[in-house]
Amino acid sequence: MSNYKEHRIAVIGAGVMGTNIAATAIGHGLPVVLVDVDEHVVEEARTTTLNHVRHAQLMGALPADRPLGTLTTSVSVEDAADTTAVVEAIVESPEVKAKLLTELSALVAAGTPLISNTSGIPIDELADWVTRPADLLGTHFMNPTYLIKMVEVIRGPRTGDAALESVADLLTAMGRQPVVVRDAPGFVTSRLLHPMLNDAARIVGAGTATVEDVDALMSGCLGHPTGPLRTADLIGLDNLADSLRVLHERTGDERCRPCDLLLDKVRAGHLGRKSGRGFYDYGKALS
Ligand SMILES: NC(=O)c1ccc[n+]([C@@H]2O[C@H](COP(=O)([O-])OP(=O)(O)OC[C@H]3O[C@@H](n4cnc5c(N)ncnc54)[C@H](O)[C@@H]3O)[C@@H](O)[C@H]2O)c1
Repeated sequence: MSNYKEHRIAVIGAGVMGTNIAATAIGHGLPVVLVDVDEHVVEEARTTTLNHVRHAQLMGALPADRPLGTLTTSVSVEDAADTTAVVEAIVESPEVKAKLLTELSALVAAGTPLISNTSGIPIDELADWVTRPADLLGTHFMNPTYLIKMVEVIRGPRTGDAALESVADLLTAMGRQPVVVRDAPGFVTSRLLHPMLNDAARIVGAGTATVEDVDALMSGCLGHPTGPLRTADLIGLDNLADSLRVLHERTGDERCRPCDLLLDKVRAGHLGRKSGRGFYDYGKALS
């Protein structure tokens, strides 16, 4: 049985997913060090994370019998050194992730799992950048992390049993339910979801239907919980475009080439909920 008191994690990247993952961990009693390179992001990160915790509490998604874990925010990756696992949740760029993982690999003790929250970069590609590939694996936490219990866990060909077991124990301590899959671009969930979101945007761009009608049809006829374009806004349109590029470059699947409407929105700074406007207008930036 997992003991939450044995875990102390660092989360690198305090954007949409970093704050979600941190909130889920502290909500289950685990101490978290949350790091970002951007000072402004770090300043906001505590409030955003605690807002997620409050939302999770209101939804009854946290255990009532555990005190909240402590939250430490920092601009220095060095503060991840003394932790039992490190979750990387920075931008979906293979180059930027490779640089960070090399740095982390030199920083943490051997046997400390290095976890990438990539949406689709194969774990074995990232494993080339760490000194101990056996310690590296992927966890594809969903958004909002504290409400979606299931987590796709990606075992790379070089991931070791010890890292896998240790991360399964960590996820259980965080109240999550792991499902382990093999390594591939986009794994299971992004490989299925992201081309569909891109197609939804393409349909709007072609003038076939409005944003609202695409979402209404996908939700009313096909049971999608929010509609694909609301989901795209929740993910962040910059992150969606980056993830699609990763998929397109590695699979050659033309459905994964980011469509013009999506790229136009990213260029205009309309990134979805996090910027206050994407396919929908939210009036202000929402976490
Ligand atoms: N947004 C989603 O719904 C979602 C869901 C599952 C997985 N993911 C994946 O999670 C990861 C994070 O996505 P996000 O949506 O939170 O992105 P985001 O753009 O909201 O946040 C990324 C953060 O990383 C920071 N950063 C960049 N380089 C850094 C570095 N070297 N060290 C520390 N911080 C750094 C940025 O300042 C930014 O605050 C990506 O790999 C993404 O594909 C996203």
